[in-house]
Amino acid sequence: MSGTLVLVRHGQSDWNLKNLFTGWRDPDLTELGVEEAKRGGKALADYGIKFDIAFTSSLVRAQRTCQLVLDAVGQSSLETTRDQALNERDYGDLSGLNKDDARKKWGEEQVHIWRRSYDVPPPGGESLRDTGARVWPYYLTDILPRVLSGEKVLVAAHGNSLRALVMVLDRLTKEEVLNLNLATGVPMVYKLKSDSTVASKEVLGDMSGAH
Ligand SMILES: O=C(O)[C@H](O)COP(=O)(O)O
Repeated sequence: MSGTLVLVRHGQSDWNLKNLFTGWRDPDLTELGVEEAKRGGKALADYGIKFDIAFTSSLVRAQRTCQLVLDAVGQSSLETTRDQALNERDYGDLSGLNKDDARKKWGEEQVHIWRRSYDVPPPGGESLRDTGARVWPYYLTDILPRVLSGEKVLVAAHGNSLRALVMVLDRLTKEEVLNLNLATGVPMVYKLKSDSTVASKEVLGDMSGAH
């Protein structure tokens, strides 16, 4: 058995609440988002984990979530690395548009393909594969070695940068990843084997409402 990798999607952001495509734009958490991050942190405190290092993106909603989780587990000053490799997928021309307006303009099916498919990018933005092309190397060079050395590692990031990681960890196909939705503030605890495959996965909360 090797180390532990905990993935958590940031709590609800102001633009999640307004139902806007966000991508690399940088809104803060809402009050509910703060609560969700605290709840996720409390679940990890109850689980009894102490982290060795935390990773987050260059965007404030993930950074605040990371800090709220660390506060909840009593590790407010833990070493934290920020990198834009973990940023949300770039939503390109959709950034700032209302998701329901986009469905009216381009149709439900097309918007679902842009949001959830593996390799169809939104106009001017990144597909999940493009997002993975920056998330996966960063995971291999900066995150995985820490886990394989037996450490407990927190990653607080975004819906689609984490979908790229979960796709690999859970060995999902391009078809299966279409149905992968991650809830805000719900920690996923992976224990990895020394060959970097998954020994166990526990979800500390309810993923069923994710969309
Ligand atoms: O960037 C965004 O709009 C959200 O963080 C994720 O959006 P999605 O669930 O539409 O991919």
